[in-house]
Amino acid sequence: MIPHHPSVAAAEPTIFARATGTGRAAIAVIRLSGATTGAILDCLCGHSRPPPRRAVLRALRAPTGSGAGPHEHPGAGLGPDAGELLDRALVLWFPGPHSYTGEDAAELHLHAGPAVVEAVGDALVALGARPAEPGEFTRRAFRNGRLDLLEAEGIADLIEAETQAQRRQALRQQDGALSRLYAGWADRLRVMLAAAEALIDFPDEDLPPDEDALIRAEIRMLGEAMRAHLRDGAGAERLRTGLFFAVAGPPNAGKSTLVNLLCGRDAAIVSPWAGTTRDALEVRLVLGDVPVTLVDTAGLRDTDDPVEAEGVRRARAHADAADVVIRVADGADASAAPGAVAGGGSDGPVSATTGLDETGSDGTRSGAATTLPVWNKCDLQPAPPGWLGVSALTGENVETLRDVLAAEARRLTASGAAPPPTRARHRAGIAEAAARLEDAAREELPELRGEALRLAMDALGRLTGRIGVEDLLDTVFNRFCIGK
Ligand SMILES: Nc1nc2c(ncn2[C@@H]2O[C@H](COP(=O)(O)OP(=O)(O)OP(=O)(O)O)[C@@H](O)[C@H]2O)c(=O)[nH]1
Ligand SMILES: [K+]
Ligand SMILES: [Mg+2]
Repeated sequence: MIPHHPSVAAAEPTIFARATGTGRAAIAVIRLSGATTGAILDCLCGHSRPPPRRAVLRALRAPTGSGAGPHEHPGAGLGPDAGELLDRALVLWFPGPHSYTGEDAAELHLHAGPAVVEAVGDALVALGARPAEPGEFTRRAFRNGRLDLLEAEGIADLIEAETQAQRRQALRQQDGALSRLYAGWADRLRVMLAAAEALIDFPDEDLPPDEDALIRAEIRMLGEAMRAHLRDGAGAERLRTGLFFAVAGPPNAGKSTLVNLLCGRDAAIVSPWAGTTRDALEVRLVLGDVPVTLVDTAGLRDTDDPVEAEGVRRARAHADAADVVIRVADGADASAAPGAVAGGGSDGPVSATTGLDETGSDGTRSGAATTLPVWNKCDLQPAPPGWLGVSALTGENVETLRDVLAAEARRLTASGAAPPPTRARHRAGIAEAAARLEDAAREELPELRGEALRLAMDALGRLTGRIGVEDLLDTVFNRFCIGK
C-alpha cells in the first residue's frame, strides 16, 4: 500500500457533496469528509453524534446564526442554542482511518427534496465545510493510501458501467486484480535488479556466464508477459468505452429503416427520396452485452448539393472511424451486385462463418476493423453469395443480423483470463516498461542493465501511483462525478 500522508490530510478542509443523483428521489445522501466532520455532526445533531458505523435517526438542526431561517421551535428541548429543524435523517459516522477517504467521514441520508438538500448544504457551509470538487473524495482516499490509482479508475468505471460485462471488468480492477498483477511484476523486477547489482562488483573477465544468461532469459520472459498483456488490452479498452458501428451504403438502400429496426424506435427519418439522411444520427444499443453507438449516415453518392455533399463527407469519416461498418446494398437496385456498391470499404473476401469481411482487421480502432456486407430488400431480390440478405421492411433475417453484430461486439471486446489493461494510460506504461526490459536484455554492462530495469520499475510505479504522479492526478480524478 501507499504510505499514509497525515500532514496532507490534516491540512485539508472538510468537504461535502451529494453522493446520490439529482433527479426526483426519496433519499439524498450527503457525504462529508475531513478533520472537522465529528464537530460538525455534534453541532447538527444537537450534541448526540451516533456511535461509529451505525445508522441512527437524528433531528438535524441549523447552527444558530447560520441564516437558515428563524427558529421554528425555539428551545424545543435542545437547549438555548438549538437552531431550526432542517430534516430528520439517518446519520452515519465513520471515524478515520477506517473510512472511504481514510479521514473522519459521515453520511447524512436526507429526504431528497431540493429545499432539504439546500438547507443542509447551507448549514454545512456555515459550519466551515466546503462543497467537494469532482472526484475529491476518491482523491483523498488515494492520498491516504486507501486505494491505488488503478483501483480508483476501477471505481470510476464501476460508476459508469452500463452492461454486466463492463461491471465485471470494472469490479475486477477496483478489487485490485490489475494492481496485484503489476505489483507481482515489480517484485520480479526487484529480484532481477538485485541480481544485476550483484554482478556489478565482478571484473569483466570474472562475470559468471550462467548467471548472466539466466538473468537475460528472465528479463525476456517478463517482457514477453507484458507484450501479451498489451495484446489482451485492446478488447478490454473497447469494452470500457463501448463500440462504434456505422451503417453506410448508397442512397435509399434502407439504412435508416434498418437503424430504426435495430434500435427499436423511430429514430431516423425514412422516405422514398434518395438523400433523406444528411446529418449522421447516433443511437445507443447493447449488443452482446457491449454498449454500441450505431450511427446512421447519408447515402454515399456524388452530388452537387453542398449540404448533401457534407453529409457524404461525414458518412465516410464515420465509416473510417468505426469498429464495424455495416455496408448496406440496395437489393432493389439491379446494379447493386458485389463490387458495384459505392463506398463503405473494400469488397474483400467474406468469412464463410460470420459473413464478416475481415480484410484490414488489425484489432485497432483506426480504420474499419470489419465490414459486414448486408443485402437489404431481400423481399424484392435474394442476396448474392457472400452477402447477408435482410429485409428491413418485413424484418426477415434482422434477428440473424443482430446475432452476427452481437458476436462481433463480443469478439472485439474479448480479453483473456488475466486482468487486462483498460486505458491508454496503462497501455503506454506497460509498453514503456516492456521497451526498457528489451534494453535491459541487450545491455552487456551490469550498470546499464540495472538502470534499464529501474526505468521499467518506474513505469510500473506510475501506473499504480506509487511514484511521480502529481501531474497525473488531475487527469484521473477530474473525470469522476461530484460526490465520489
Ligand atoms: N421493399 C423494401 N423496401 C425497403 C426496405 N427497407 C427500406 N425500404 C424502403 O426504401 C426506401 C428508402 O429507405 P430509407 O431507410 O430512407 O433508406 P436510406 O438508405 O436511409 O436512404 P437515404 O437516407 O436517402 O440514403 C423507403 O421507401 C423504405 O420504406 C426493404 O427491406 N424492402
Ligand atoms: K431515403
Ligand atoms: Mg437514411
